[in-house]
Amino acid sequence: MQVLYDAEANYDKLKNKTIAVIGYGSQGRAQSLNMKESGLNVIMGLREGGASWEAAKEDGHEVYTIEEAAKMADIIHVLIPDEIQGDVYNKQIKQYLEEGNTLSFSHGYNIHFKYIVPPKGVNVTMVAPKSPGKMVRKTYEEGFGVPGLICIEKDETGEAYDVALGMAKGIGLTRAGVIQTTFREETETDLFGEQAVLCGGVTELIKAGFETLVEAGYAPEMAYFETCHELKLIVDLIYQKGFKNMWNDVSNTAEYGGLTRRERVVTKESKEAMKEILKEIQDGRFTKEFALENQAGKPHLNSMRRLEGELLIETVGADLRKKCGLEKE
Ligand SMILES: NC(=O)C1=CN([C@@H]2O[C@H](COP(=O)(O)OP(=O)(O)OC[C@H]3O[C@@H](n4cnc5c(N)ncnc54)[C@H](OP(=O)(O)O)[C@@H]3O)[C@@H](O)[C@H]2O)C=CC1
Ligand SMILES: CC[C@](O)(C(C)=O)C(=O)O
Ligand SMILES: [Mg+2]
Ligand SMILES: [Mg+2]
Repeated sequence: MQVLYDAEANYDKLKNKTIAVIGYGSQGRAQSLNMKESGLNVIMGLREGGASWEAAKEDGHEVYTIEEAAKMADIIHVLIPDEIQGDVYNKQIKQYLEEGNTLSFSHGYNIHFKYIVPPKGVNVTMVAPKSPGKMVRKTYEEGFGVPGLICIEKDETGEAYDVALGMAKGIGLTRAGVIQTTFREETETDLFGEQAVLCGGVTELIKAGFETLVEAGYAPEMAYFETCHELKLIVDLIYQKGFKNMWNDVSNTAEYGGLTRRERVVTKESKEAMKEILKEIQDGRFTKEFALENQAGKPHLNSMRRLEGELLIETVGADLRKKCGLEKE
């Protein structure tokens, strides 16, 4: 598989184009600031009265309403929450799209599951950082970047690939490596990754480890250092040098114990569950469930958020992070 780096990307097809970034949250802030500092013509499309409006102005952006920005731009890059994109697109963007414009996303959810159906004559592209927004910005400021994906759903002008790759370069993604894929693949793998491994899987693993130690009588602070804080330090080794070098850096005791015990923790049943989770994503069951949850006003998500905030690991962790200056009050 070809991985694209800075040398393969340029800004030629973006020079005379205006990019309207819709949304100034996790990805919107990071991507718009990176693209602007890379020399691209970026404006913001935001809702008046929201917190983002003032924040974007303070960061030096030209800020317009979503409708104004959509009208002015050649490229409309939609970076608001997935569950509201369809509604905002239908009410505030669709009518301003012109032939030759590009509608761009950082996740394929709404295009792949057809909550958004763009008109003929409009390119449909994706530039998806494989990273939380904060790290998109931080790594860019450090002179590096995070990896990403680009996808071309519709190329009506013959320029869609160059536009998407140029944006990826502007965001800093080609510094770390960019892969071209499809909206379907990005959507399914991204949803799977965040549910089974990156967000869902990891928090459950940490929680189970923490609770096992606390229930056995060990101090919660010690359990936190062992099962949560040190996880980042171990993952950093894997991130930098792979499994083999991580095993090399930890003790032989850890290596032997880890290799002989890990399949008792993440079992064959866990892998079967992962396969079932992937199926629910592929056949649209997850998307339907999430749509119903949103229509009902997110009751289940809100109650899970409350319960998550009440976990002992959260209160102990917040206290420890504050004491050592990791988390500001
Ligand atoms: N979070 C991440 O790190 C990643 C996200 N993505 C994708 O990027 C996209 C954006 O996600 P993310 O950055 O998390 O989004 P956020 O939740 O951070 O988006 C917040 C922004 O959306 C605006 N917004 C919220 N509701 C509305 C509304 N009804 N009308 C207009 N504006 C609204 C907010 O404005 P206000 O301040 O006015 O409320 C704010 O500017 C999604 O497609 C997501 O899947 C992809 C990779 C990683
Ligand atoms: C892992 C979660 C993510 O997919 C991301 C940061 O890449 C998201 O949707 O936020
Ligand atoms: Mg992701
Ligand atoms: Mg995601």
